[in-house]
Amino acid sequence: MAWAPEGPTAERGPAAGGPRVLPDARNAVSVADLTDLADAGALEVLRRLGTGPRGLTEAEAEERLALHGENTVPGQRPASWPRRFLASVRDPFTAVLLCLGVVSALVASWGTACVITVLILVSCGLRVRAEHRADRSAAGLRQLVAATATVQRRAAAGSAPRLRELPVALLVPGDVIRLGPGDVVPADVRLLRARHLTVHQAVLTGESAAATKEATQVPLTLTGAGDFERPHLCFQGSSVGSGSGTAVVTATGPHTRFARAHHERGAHGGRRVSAFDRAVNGISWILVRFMLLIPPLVLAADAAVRGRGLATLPFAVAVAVGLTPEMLPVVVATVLARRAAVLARDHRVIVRWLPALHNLGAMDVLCTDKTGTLTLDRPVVDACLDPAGRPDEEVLRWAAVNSLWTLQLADLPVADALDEAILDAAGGRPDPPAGRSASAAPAGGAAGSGTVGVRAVAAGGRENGSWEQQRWEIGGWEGVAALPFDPARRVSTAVVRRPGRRGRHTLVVKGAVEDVLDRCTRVRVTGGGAGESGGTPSGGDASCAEAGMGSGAAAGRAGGPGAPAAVDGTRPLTAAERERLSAMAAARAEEGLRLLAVAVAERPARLGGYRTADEQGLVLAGFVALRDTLAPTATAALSGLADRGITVKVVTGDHPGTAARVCRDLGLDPGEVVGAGRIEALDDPALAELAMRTTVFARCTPEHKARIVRVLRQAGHVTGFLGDGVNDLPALHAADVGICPGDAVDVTRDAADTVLAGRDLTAIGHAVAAGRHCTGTLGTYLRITLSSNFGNVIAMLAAGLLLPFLPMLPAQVLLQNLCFDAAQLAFAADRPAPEALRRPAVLRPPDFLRFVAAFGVLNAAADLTIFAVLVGTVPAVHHSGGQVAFHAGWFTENLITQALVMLLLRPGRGRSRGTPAVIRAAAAALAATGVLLPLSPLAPALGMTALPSAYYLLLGAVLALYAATLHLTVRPQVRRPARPA
Ligand SMILES: Nc1ncnc2c1ncn2[C@@H]1O[C@H](COP(=O)(O)OP(=O)(O)OP(=O)(O)O)[C@@H](O)[C@H]1O
Repeated sequence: MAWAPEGPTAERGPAAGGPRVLPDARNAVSVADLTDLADAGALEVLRRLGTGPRGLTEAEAEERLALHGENTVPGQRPASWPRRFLASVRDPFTAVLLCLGVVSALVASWGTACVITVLILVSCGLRVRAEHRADRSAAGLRQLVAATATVQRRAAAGSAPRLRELPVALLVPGDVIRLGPGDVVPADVRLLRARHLTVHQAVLTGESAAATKEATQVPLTLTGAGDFERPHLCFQGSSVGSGSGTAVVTATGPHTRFARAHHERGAHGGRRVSAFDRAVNGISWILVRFMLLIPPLVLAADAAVRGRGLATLPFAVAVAVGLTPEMLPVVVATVLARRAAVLARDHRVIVRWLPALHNLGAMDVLCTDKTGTLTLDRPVVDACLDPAGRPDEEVLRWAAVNSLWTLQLADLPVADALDEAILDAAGGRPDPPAGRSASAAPAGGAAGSGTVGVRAVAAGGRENGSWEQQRWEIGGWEGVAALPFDPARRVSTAVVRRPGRRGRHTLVVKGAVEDVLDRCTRVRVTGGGAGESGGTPSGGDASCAEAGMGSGAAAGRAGGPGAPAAVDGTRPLTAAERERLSAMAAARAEEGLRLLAVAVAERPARLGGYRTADEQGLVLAGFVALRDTLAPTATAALSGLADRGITVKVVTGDHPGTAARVCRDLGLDPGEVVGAGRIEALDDPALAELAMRTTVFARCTPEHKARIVRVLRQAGHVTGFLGDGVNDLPALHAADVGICPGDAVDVTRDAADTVLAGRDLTAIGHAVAAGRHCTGTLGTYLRITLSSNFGNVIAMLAAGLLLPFLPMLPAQVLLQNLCFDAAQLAFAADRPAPEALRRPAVLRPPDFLRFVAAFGVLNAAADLTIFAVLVGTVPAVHHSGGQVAFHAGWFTENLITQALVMLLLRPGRGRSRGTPAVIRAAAAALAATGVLLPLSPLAPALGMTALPSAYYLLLGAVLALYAATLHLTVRPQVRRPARPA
């Protein structure tokens, strides 16, 4: 250990303390100094960074912040406008438009080339603006749930260090920070002190196994080892799996490894794709192929039928362009940003990655952990039992010894809720009033009957997030070492010794019943039960009673004020006894209690560190039962999700009995609970099949949780995961959409796409509805645009072949396309049908394209009827004057049919589904443009003219027929609720 902090006090406070000072070069460390610190010893690093073990003063930190800038990853800053513009041009449709524009320019069709350029500029400009706004709102939302770091700073040079929770952006080189389970490493750091610290560096190395880190003073020279393998260095972006550490920040902002890797990969490297994006990509590539096919097809057909040559190319290009849904990215960005803002404002749900809304909308299975999500994770000790099942305070005493010393020695910034509850119960609260409720009163008299050997001298640490201030005194015990809890091992161990009693160490282990029993060979005997007095947990040279466990004399020596029960000794843990104990634990679990087993062992004192392999040959001391409270909104949330067609699965590390009981209490039928053993025995397809039939998985390790999510996804389910702890991290990463409560640990919040800022679980239902809303709206936009465009393309291809002249000039085709696109922007404000919100919203390319094709044919039929009407009503259609009128007529008809389609192909009915005013206005404006443009002074420039009034009468009749046909044939399909996913 390099140093011991001088008892820093903790506070959570605003980002900046004291007045802002200008940078002073004397105190500031330059970036160049930070580059070669990897191999320096801890003291050398501190010296070169101009800091010390007590951390920087606030003034020094201010200066450094001004010098080095904020600790943010450059690639995660909003992209510049030109960069965004270039990115939008890379979109497949835009790329095809560009190609078609170049082709038009090559054949000197300048009009077409100009209109295509305008189209590209308008759609990219609008897209950039919409995406900029969406990113800004997403960044604002992310800020609301941004991670903080525990930093040690001093008010002035002579003051004592204080622990502060600061936004990670304000960290500077030289800051001394604390790391604990669930923390994201906020910058590149050099460890000064570490206790059983493991970090996950997958984000940097791709390696999923946790790496052990140690504060080696003189770094080991690992030949060939990269920096990531050096035990004394931790890097920004990695996450703390277990243990704790104190470290000095060596690099921030653009100088961290993470920032550099991010830069090398490019801002969009490794970007995730949502379910909606996948579907749209599928549709897009079919359309792009179609677009590329149209010009050669038109040219070939025209050459064969009409004998025309390259002169038709601009028209062919315009027809191909007409197929493009240019405004899709604009509408997507606007819809997502708008919904995310509404969710944040009305339901306190923060969507950190906007496309996650699509996944929320498509989600049909939600896996959730139990503790901290369905329950509040504020357990209280309910009972303490000896192995015979009798109330026994002594067990609480040992559990508290374990909790206290694992917290103290592992230097955890925040206590685990179970440890907190145990320390609370053992902390000497006043006797409870008679008749208090079972949940508050420990059945064994454990919590309320005075101290049981653990005494709180000064409380207050828990409120400000640190146990540093909390000075607990354990009657006579001193901590030697700790192996903190980890969710794969499911136990925690404190090694303690009694002052003055040299040569002996006592291991105190607590954890999940099965896991502790697996490590026990003997059982403690209390209250006159027959036992082999002096039975030893290991080595046969010391007994439990000798260790102080339960013997009145021992407790007296220890100075603990409790009144321990008598212990007669220990006896071997037979198979029958193990079964009895497991059944006893299961019975308690079925009451909804969380049960921890507590065991001890005496060992000869040793100098070297303790390892998990030492957690063997223990004596079972008894059980501590804790009662957790159900989250008040959990029942409503679960039934709301079921109503929305989402299957909920509980995937927990807890006991099967506890999990099943919690489900029953929440109105969820647990069915047969599947345990870890069965999960491990099955291959992926079998597990997927079982997972679909199972509601509750218990005793899951973090990897089991992730595997269940993965197999469900592989089986075709859009799977979400709701979790709050470090043990949920792999599953959150594996899920299509990760959700966590606002008070989840940093690393979980960082991994989740959606954060429930409040504790209201029913907000998940609102988030799902918002996702379905987005997908529904965008599906409507796509269906209308593509159907209409496809119909026009067929009609134009047919007319092109049937007529001796072009049915529309290329510029007119493109102008019509531009008008339709502009009107379609109104869909960003659409409301989907209520029935679309009841089922997972999934865009299925085959269904979608089938609809587009069928409707396209109907639309083309209407166009061709008008074409016949025009041939009949426009005089001298075979002369140029007649052709101008023909073009105008078809332009008018096209825009009016598109306006009709905007209104009639929207799903839903009834008053509540009235078309939003903005869509009605856009449709009306589109129709008006179609009618008025040929009558306006612009008409000659656009190659159009006014039409005979007879045409308008016939047009009205054809459109009425078209609307009626749409109403009767296509609209029922549109109204039909989506098939369940
Ligand atoms: N601090 C701790 N010390 C010792 N044992 C613990 C501690 N915390 C949890 N356990 C034991 O390990 C088991 C698994 O814990 P884990 O944190 O993986 O899941 P959980 O909190 O029970 O449930 P969930 O997965 O729903 O969050 C717990 O059921 C409990 O028996």
